[in-house]
Amino acid sequence: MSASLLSLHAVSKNFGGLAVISDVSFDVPQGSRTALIGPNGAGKTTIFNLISGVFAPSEGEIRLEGQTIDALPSRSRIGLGIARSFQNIRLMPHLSVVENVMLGQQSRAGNLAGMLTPLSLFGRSKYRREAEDLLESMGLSTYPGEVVATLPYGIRKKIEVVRALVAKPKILLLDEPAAGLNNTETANLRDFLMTISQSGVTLLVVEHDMSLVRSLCDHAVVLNFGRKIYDGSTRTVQEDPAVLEAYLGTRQAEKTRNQAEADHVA
Ligand SMILES: Nc1ncnc2c1ncn2[C@@H]1O[C@H](COP(=O)(O)OP(=O)(O)OP(=O)(O)O)[C@@H](O)[C@H]1O
Repeated sequence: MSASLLSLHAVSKNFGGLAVISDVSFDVPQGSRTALIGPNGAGKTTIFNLISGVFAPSEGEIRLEGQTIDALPSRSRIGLGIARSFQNIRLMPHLSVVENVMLGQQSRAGNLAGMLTPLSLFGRSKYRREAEDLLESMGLSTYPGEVVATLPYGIRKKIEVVRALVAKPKILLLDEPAAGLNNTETANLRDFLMTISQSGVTLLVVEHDMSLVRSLCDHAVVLNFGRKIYDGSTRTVQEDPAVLEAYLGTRQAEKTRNQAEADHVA
């Protein structure tokens, strides 16, 4: 496996007396498409919040390219190459596609005013050109001037991802990118994410749709009740006894295993 881009070392997070993440360690290999999965409440979003700097770990350490990032604010982490796109689309519906993508440039422009001033003074600023070029390179050039609210949900999801890409991330954290999409839109999004991966961006994806996880991701980390229960290939994740038990409960997991063995014998 290739070198680790991002790594968690014995990370724990407590809220009050409640241990939400307990002693979790894993590597996200450079160039990988890693899935972070687990039942509801397992701690996936909390891990994203720890990586992106919303919270600090109670214990342990998070490293990007070997450097500890725990003391850095979110903005500095974006500058270092960690970008995030959220489960619920947080686009500005009444702005155009290009303007929404330009909002993702804030971290590089210094502040919002610094980015919007050249926009209003010169119309087609450097930031606008970059946003347009990025949209075109991602196959979304027919949408730049359109108001986001008028676009299909599947397209809006892609624009959300493109907005995260303007920061030129090394790693992109995607929180349930396929939520609310139909099968065709999900397949389309998968190809889109694959293109982003092939451009050299490492992906860390929280996703409940296991067929998307299997077809997109090469590596999976599974959490249950804030603990890591699996770390390996996506090919074998759904056969793992601990994973089956976490998702289905012990009795159902046994039944599924027995059925799989019976099918194997037959
Ligand atoms: N700020 C907080 N304060 C207290 N408890 C929290 C906080 N954030 C999350 N939790 C708790 O931590 C646990 C893990 O939540 P988290 O949202 O990380 O899970 P998840 O795996 O992302 O779940 P889902 O798949 O439902 O989105 C839950 O029990 C949740 O209630």
